[in-house]
Amino acid sequence: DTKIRIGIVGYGNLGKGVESAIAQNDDLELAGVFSRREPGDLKVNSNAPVLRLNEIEKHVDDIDVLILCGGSKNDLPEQGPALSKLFNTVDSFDTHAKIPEYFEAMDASARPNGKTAIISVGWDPGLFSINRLYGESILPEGATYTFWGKGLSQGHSDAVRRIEGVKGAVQYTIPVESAVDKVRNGSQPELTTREKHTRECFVVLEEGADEAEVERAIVTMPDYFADYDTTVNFITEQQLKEEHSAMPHGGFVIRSGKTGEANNQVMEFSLILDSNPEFTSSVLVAYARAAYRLNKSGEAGAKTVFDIAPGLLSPKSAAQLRKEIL
Ligand SMILES: NC(=O)C1=CN([C@@H]2O[C@H](COP(=O)(O)OP(=O)(O)OC[C@H]3O[C@@H](n4cnc5c(N)ncnc54)[C@H](OP(=O)(O)O)[C@@H]3O)[C@@H](O)[C@H]2O)C=CC1
Ligand SMILES: N[C@@H](C[C@H]1CC(C(=O)O)=NO1)C(=O)O
Repeated sequence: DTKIRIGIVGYGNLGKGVESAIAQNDDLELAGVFSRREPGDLKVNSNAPVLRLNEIEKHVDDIDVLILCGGSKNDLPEQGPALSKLFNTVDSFDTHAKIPEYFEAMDASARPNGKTAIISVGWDPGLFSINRLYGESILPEGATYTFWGKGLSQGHSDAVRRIEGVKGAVQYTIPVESAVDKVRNGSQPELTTREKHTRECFVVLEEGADEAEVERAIVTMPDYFADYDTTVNFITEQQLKEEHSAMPHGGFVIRSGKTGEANNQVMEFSLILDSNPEFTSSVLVAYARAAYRLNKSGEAGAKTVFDIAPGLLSPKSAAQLRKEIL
């Protein structure tokens, strides 16, 4: 039977990850890679066509779902609403404070055009969000904590790279050990954002850029760094390439609560990621399958992971799932 035809928008870490994730799923095929750069400038790993993003309208009949792999800071707020008018889309929008407004914008674009747009897919937001929801729904009397890293946050790294004068950058998220210990010993501490994680950036400056100015732009950046203790290190392009090319990450969501007589009921979901982008891309690809099925069943408009029945993620039929893993 026919494969689900996927388009990639934006060929960065996520774009490359989606390309490899599609190759692991027999019911999906890569119909094209769309970029704002010149196709000739991109070295794409598969033999899929590389096309100009500004010509994507020509391909509305060749693509079932677009996976939007742009950055959340600047790309998705503009690309998401523009593309979800024409295509079913899945994206990893992760500026948490802005998710409600992004949802409204995506719904206003997708719904009137009969398109389905699943937003904020990945692990946080995404799988961690689902586990936070399970935790507070199942253990109403309790406390939820989320810890990330130590690892490379792609959203924060992208946000730093967008600053005027920055040539390259990575950002590591570091959990505060004493905070993790308090949570693990079940004392359900009150912790501010600043008490849970610190952030460390490694930045390569453009010629002539001012260190103090770039550092200030980073540490005061709303939604990304302003609520954290952040350190900024300036390094060479060589060092960035040699010492900061790996993108490991991970973390866990923990809900500790009480039920009737029992005082210490704990739910935990954790990730240990060799490659943050490749894992995130694998989540995006499973939700692209769901977007396709939802659209086929007439479910248009914006959705979050909270709205997606888990069975829709699997290539197996509902009957097979009942038989094999229920
Ligand atoms: N929800 C979640 O759990 C997660 C969400 N994310 C989100 O994914 C977003 C994308 O992350 P990531 O893929 O690492 O971002 P990248 O910086 O790798 O890519 C972002 C965009 O920049 C452009 N680009 C990439 N490489 C180059 C280059 N060498 N020269 C010029 N332009 C380039 C591409 O667009 P084009 O091809 O059009 O030029 C690409 O779509 C993050 O901002 C984050 O918000 C990431 C991980 C987890
Ligand atoms: N969206 C994050 C995924 C996780 C990692 C993270 C962080 O380190 O702050 N928050 O959420 C990413 O872009 O990597």
